[in-house]
Amino acid sequence: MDTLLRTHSKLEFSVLLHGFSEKACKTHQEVKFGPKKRRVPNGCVKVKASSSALLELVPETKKENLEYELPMFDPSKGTVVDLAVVGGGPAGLAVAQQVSQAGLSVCSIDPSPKLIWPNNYGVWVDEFEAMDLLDCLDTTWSGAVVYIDDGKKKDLDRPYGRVNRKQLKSKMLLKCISNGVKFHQAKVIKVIHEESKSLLICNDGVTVQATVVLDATGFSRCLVQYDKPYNPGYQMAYGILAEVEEHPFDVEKMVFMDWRDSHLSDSKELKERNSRIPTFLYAMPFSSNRIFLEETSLVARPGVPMDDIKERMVARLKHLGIKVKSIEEDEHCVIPMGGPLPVLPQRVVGIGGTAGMVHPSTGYMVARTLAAAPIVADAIVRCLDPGKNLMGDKLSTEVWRDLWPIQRRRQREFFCFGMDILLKLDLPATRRFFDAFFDLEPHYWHGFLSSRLFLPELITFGLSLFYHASNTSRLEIMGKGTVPLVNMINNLVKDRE
Ligand SMILES: CC(C)=CCC/C(C)=C/C=C/C(C)=C/C=C/C(C)=C/C=C/C=C(C)/C=C/C=C(C)/C=C/C=C(\C)CCC=C(C)C
Repeated sequence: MDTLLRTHSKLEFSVLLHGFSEKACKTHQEVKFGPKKRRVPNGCVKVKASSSALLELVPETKKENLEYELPMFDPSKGTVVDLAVVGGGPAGLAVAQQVSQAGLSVCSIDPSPKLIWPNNYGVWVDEFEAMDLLDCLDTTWSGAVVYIDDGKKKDLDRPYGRVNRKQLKSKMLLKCISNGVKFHQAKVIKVIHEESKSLLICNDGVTVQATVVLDATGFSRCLVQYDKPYNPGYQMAYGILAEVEEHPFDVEKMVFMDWRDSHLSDSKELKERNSRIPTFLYAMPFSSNRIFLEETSLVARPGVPMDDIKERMVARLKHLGIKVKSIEEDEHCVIPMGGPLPVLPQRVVGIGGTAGMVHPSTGYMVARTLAAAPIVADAIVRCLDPGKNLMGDKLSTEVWRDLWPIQRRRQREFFCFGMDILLKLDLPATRRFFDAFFDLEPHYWHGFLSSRLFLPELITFGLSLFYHASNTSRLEIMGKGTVPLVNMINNLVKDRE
C-alpha cells in the first residue's frame, strides 16, 4: 500500500448525502455538488439535499507539509556524497536514515521532501511490532473480518493497524536530520555513471554526485532499468475517509475483504461486471460515524476502470445504509503487481516499487519494504567500508544480491503464480478460493501475506490450500493454475544461480 501510482483527491465522485450536512471541511477548500453549491465564509460548503439526492463531491487535493527546517544540499561545494537517495517515500527515507546512522554522507532528492505521504497504509500489527514501529500506528483493531458472501463471514484473529503517515515520516525525517542527511528539492531527470561515482542531473540544473545511487521513486521507475516487457496486473481502488451518519460495522474489527454483492441486485449489468471481475470493500471503522471505505479490485489485467469502481461503491454504500455526510480525504490507487523484476544487477540500486517489491498476490508493500531497508542499508555501508574498497558495478551487484537473493526471487515467482490464478477467477471462484485461504493454519496465511514463507514452505502452503479447498475450487485451481504453474517451474529452473 505505497509509493503507488496513487493520486490524491481531484475526484469526481457521487456520494449519497442525507438531509442537510454542514461540516468544518478541514481538508477541502472546495466541495462541488449537484446543481447547487453554496460557499460559506471559512471556505467550507453547506450542502442541502433531499435524502435520496446523489451529489457530486469534488474535494480539492489535500497537501500537508511537515514543519521542519531541512538542512539543504549545497551544490557549490562539489561534494561527492556516499549515497544519493532519489525519492523521499518510506523506502527511500528508511535507507537514508540507516546509512547516515553509520556515519556516511547522504543526500535525499525529492520534489516535495516535507510533504506528508498521501497514502492510507494498512498493516498487520505484528509486522510493525517486529520493526519497533508500533508508535507509528494511529489506530489498531483487535482483528479483521472477511465476508465471503451474504451467508458466510470469517473472523481473522490477527490485529490490524493503520499507519500514522505523519508520525512515520516525522520520525524518519528527524532521524535523517540528526544524522546529517542533506536534502535537495528537485526531480532527477538523468543519471550519468563514471567508474567511481554517478552524476545525478536534476530538473533545477543542479548535479548531485554520489558513489551509490538508490532509486526509491516507486512505480515511476525513474532510474532503474527493465529489459523485459512490462505486463503487470493492476490493483485498483477508490477510497474515502468519511463522516457518515452511521455504518453497520463493528468498530473493534476492520473489514479486510467484503465480497458480498447483494448491493448490485438492482442492476443486472453491474452485477454481471462484478461477477466477471469482482471488487470488494476494505473498511477501517474508526468510530460509529467516521470510517475509511475503499472499493478494491484485488488484481486485474487491464485494471478495472476507476468509474466502474466508484459506481460499485456508491451502490454498496446505499445498500449498507451508509449515508456520507462529508469526505475528509479520498484516494485513487493504481498499483502494478507482478511483472518482471528489474535488470539484476545494475549500477543504480533500487528499493520499493521500483525494485519489484510489491507483493504480487496482495499489492501490499510498506511493511516488506521497511523490513528490507536495513538489508539494503547494511549492504551499502559494508561495501563502502574503506577495507572493502568496492565501487561502481561491483558495489551495486553486492547490494542487489542482498536485496534479491535467490530465495526471495523464488518466493516472488510463487507469488506471481498466485497472482496469475487470481487474475482468472470470477466472483464465485474468488469466494471459494478465499474461503479455503482463510481456513488455513494462521502460520500459512499470515506467512503468505507477510512474505515470511519461502519456497519449500510455499509448496506445503499450496498443498494445504488445495486440501482445504472445496472440490469445485480444486478443479478451478487446477484448471486455471496449470499454465501458470508450468511457467513458474520454467522460471525457477532458468533462475538457478
Ligand atoms: C492502501 C493500498 C496500497 C491499497 C489500497 C487498496 C486496498 C485496500 C488493498 C487491499 C488489499 C487486500 C486486502 C489484499 C488481500 C489479498 C490476499 C488475501 C491475497 C491472498 C492471495 C493468495 C494466493 C494468491 C494464494 C495462492 C495459492 C496458490 C497459488 C496455490 C496453488 C496450489 C496448487 C496448484 C496445488 C498444488 C500445489 C503445489 C504444487 C505448490
